[in-house]
Amino acid sequence: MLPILKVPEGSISKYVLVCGDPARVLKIAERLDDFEEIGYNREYRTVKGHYRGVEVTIASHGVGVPGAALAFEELIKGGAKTIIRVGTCGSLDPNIRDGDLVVATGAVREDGLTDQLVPIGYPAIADFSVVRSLEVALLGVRDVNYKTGMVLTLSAFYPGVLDLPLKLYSETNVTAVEMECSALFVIASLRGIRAGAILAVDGVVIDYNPDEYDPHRTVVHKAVDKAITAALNAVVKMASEE
Ligand SMILES: O=P(O)(O)O[C@H]1O[C@H](CO)[C@@H](O)[C@H]1O
Ligand SMILES: O=c1cc[nH]c(=O)[nH]1
Repeated sequence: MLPILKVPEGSISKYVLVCGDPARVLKIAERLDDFEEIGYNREYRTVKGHYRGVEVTIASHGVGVPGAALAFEELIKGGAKTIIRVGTCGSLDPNIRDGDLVVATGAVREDGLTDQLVPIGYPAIADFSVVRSLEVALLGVRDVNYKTGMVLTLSAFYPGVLDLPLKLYSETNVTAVEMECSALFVIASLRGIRAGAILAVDGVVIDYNPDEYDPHRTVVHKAVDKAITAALNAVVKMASEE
């Protein structure tokens, strides 16, 4: 038994979609041809099913890198070979707005965890074939505006007495901020599996005002739906290329 996910060893599919929110796991699972819940411990809900004949596991990792890293490690231990994060993000690019999507090529490691795993010079990069498959899948999604680029993974969400470095990374052409991709990309690279991410924008946060954060709007739900469609179709494409 994997102790944090509380699922049997060897029960994880080769293809895995992950997200922060356990409720989103069900939202994704409802798109599958069939599914069953195989575990639900803490914030970690895990279901397994099939999409167009490809076995896929959907799992939640909660908010923030330390908890998510546990999930990524156990998913890999359990059999994952390709992990795609289907998440939300704040835009750091004035041209990428609420309801748009971001495909991550890599992540800035402002996460406070991965420097305890490997020196900071080690890059947090998405797998090229996952990025390419997501982009190809997006060609089949209607009414979508997306950008492929770097994201910032930050552990702080609400600022303290220090400012969050959002303007700084916006000025270095980082496209969006979120809270788990760097750990996913570093751990995937260390363990020799593929990873990528597709993220729905829930606000432009260059001049960050956390009081304006509202991921519960229709425009965000619609973008998450598009991200799910692209991620599932990317899985089918990658499986067909094996
Ligand atoms: O929508 P998810 O996948 O949770 O992703 C984003 O949303 C959470 C913040 O509210 C963080 O987990 C961040 O990375
Ligand atoms: O980390 C996150 C996730 C979504 N939106 C944000 O502004 N930040």
